[in-house]
Formats: sequence, C-alpha cells, structure tokens
Amino acid sequence: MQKDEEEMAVLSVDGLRKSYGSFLALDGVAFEMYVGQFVALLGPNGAGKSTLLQLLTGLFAPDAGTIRILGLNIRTHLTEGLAKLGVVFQQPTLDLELTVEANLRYHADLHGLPRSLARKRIEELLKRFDLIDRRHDRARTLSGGNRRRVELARSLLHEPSLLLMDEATVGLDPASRKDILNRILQMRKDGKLGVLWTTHLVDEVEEADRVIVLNRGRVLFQGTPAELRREGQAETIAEAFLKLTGYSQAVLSVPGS
Ligand SMILES: Nc1ncnc2c1ncn2[C@@H]1O[C@H](COP(=O)(O)OP(=O)(O)OP(=O)(O)O)[C@@H](O)[C@H]1O
Repeated sequence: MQKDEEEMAVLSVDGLRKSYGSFLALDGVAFEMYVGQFVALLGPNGAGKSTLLQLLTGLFAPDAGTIRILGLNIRTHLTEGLAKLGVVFQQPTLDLELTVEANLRYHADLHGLPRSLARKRIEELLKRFDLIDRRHDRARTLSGGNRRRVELARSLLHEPSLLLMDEATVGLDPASRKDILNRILQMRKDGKLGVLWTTHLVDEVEEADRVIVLNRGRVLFQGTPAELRREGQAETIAEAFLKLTGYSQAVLSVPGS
C-alpha cells in the first residue's frame, strides 16, 4: 500500500442524512476511521446502524452527506469504492446447498479473481479460520459459529481495506461470539484493515480502538472506551452508555440473545 493510502482515512463519513418518509433515521452522522483500527458502532435497536451500513455499501443513496472509502466518494466512484469493502451482513447469506469451498469460489468469481489466485487465497483463509477440514462439507451442515467464520473468510477474499460487520454475533452462542470477536481483534495487528463493527452489546466494545455511540440517528459520542467511561463519569461502558442515552438498563440486551 502507498504511504498516502496508509495515512488516508479508510472511511470518512460527513453530514450523512437519511429519512424514511418523514422519519429521520440518520441526522448529520460524521466520523473517520483508519486502517489498523477496530471501531465499534454502538447503538440500541433502531439507532440507525443498519441504515448507516446500507448507505456505506451503496444499497441506497443518502439524502445528504458524503461517504469516502480510501478517499473515493462512493456517489461518483461506487465500483472502485466497493472493491475495497468487505461485508458480513446481519442476516446469513451463505448458499446452504453449496460446499464451504464453493461458497468462497463463487464470491471470488464475483470479484473477478483469477482462478489460481482464488485457489491460493481460499486455501489460506480456510486454514486461518480453522475450516480446512470442512471445505467439502455443505454449508447447511455447519454450526452457526462456523457459518459465520465462512462468511468472514469470504469477506476477506478480495483483500478489502475496510470490513463492515453488522451485528455479526447476533444469534451465536457465547463461545462462538467470543471466537469471532477475538479473531477480528487479532486482525488489526496486521495493520491492513479497518473494521467497523456494529453492535448493541456493550461488552463487545471494551477492546475497541474507538467507540461511536449512535442513538436515534445521531452520534452522541466518539472516542476510546476509556474516554467514554470518563464522559459518562462511569466505571463501566454499560453505565456510561445508559447515562449518555438516558435509557434504562432494559435497553441493554443480554449477550447471546
Ligand atoms: N424501510 C424503512 N421504512 C421506514 N422506517 C425504517 C425503514 N428501515 C428502518 N426504519 C426505521 O429507521 C430507524 C433505524 O433503523 P435501523 O434498522 O437502521 O436501526 P438499527 O440500529 O440497525 O436497529 P436494529 O438493531 O434493530 O436493526 C428505526 O426506527 C426503524 O424503524
């Protein structure tokens, strides 16, 4: 990667606004993040996290504001911007009738990877995510945690600079949840990828480089987990989050639920 690419924000969002009819789902959202960072986007249900991710993936256009991926404005450079993006969606997206390997090969073809390069990367990623023994198994036979690992491997095949993970641990058992989170946290050591991790689970943001608190379409806070605790004059992230948002304990979901 070029020096100026390393210093450039991998994702830069400014003045983002999106309404559904008269309902304002995102209201002037702005933040930046860099490669090597794990950024947690924390917000209760309905905060606007999925809407934000739909805009970041070009699914639909914002009413106002700009999104830049490595400096590329996706309004004018959508294809180039999306080529730098890996996504793990909240809803499972594997073809359950295909084998693990075929799911990955299909994605590699979509990204136009030459077959020999695709074979090499698939092999590397299956090893890295401890899936090599399952390569010939149909996705249907995999546990929820393993399916998520396949989706994660798939999202990295084209070597993106930015990985978006939308509530990636929802529905997983506690051990699989921890496994996925730890794998992502380890990846930041490579310094090649920025990860935007959306969640409504406060315990998933403890080790983030930065936390963005989104509530009712607005950014209430952005900074480190320690700064979040300081801002909320609280000992825990959960307490700080509740103070900032004014919610009661009930809004904090039980992990694994
Ligand atoms: N297509 C739509 N039409 C109308 N309102 C919508 C639509 N999609 C989302 N909303 C509303 O916009 C707000 C933000 O929704 P969004 O799904 O982005 O939030 P979220 O933080 O991802 O929540 P969740 O964790 O529940 O998915 C919610 O109040 C939701 O009801």
